[in-house]
Amino acid sequence: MRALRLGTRGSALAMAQSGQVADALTAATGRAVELVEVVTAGDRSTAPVQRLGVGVFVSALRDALTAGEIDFAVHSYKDLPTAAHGGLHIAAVPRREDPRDALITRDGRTLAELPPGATVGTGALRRIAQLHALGLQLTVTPIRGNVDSRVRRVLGPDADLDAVVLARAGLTRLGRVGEISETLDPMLMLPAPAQGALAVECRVDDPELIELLAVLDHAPSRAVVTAERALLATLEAGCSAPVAAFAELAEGDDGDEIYLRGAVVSPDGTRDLRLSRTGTPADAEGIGKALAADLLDRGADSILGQPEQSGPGTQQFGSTE
Ligand SMILES: NCc1[nH]cc(CCC(=O)O)c1CC(=O)O
Repeated sequence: MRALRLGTRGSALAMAQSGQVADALTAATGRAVELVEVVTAGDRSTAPVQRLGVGVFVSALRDALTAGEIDFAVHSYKDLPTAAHGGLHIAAVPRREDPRDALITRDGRTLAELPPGATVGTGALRRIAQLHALGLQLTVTPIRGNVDSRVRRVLGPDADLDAVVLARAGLTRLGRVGEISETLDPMLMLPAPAQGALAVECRVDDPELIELLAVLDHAPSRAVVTAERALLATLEAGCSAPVAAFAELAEGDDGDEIYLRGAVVSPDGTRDLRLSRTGTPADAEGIGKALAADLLDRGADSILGQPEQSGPGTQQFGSTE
């Protein structure tokens, strides 16, 4: 049988997560998987991610998939636009990595130990907003680039920042957890919806592959991610302000229970709305929608503001990261 073609971006993180999924699929099914590199507009551009929209990292992979140049693709789930993509199907959500954000500092200091005026780099509006909301007089500096270049801003020979905030999952996948100074408590820094999760996507008209990829699916991870993404989809309505969401699965008295927390924070951190809801995993989507409605009732839309006048390609996915 021919090898399955797994399309991937060429970044170290994308190669690592695609390689891990390829190995897991081969181990579970015996099928050979070949990695096919796809260059995306996001990899070529140096513009701020907020301007481009995170979808730039995804669309080239989806185009290659639709065109039949590759058989399936692995995405960081949080980078996927919330709108469904016609003709494509998320065949598996593998077991999620730790969804929390991580702080890397030059001298191992924690967030609470950073002095007033310390410089903290991050690209995501969601993280910028929550850092400001802590009221620690941190100087938050927008940065972008791949994981390695962001870590070098703190630990490299030409370091120019005191700290950076990154997803813990990315560092884990790159074998760099040892560089983390503090894993941030979601009480302080609620992660992005679906952070730490992967989406394994193929064509709807490829039922054999859909069936094969199902071995990689981890139902509890899919349930929590579904709740978080439903919250985001309901809130986003074209705006580009920070939305954070984190769902956990816990054992309740009457079976499993999802506990979903959501936050909407103004970019300067002065308005910080946090609410939570619980429900059953079977109703993951309903919990997300209901929590979004609660947040809107409490004024989330005035924090989120008007939809930005955005350039081509940013409308559908100008959301959180
Ligand atoms: N924003 C970019 C991005 N997209 C996915 C990850 C890795 C973590 C994940 O898989 O959720 C990262 C890096 C980061 O946020 O530090």
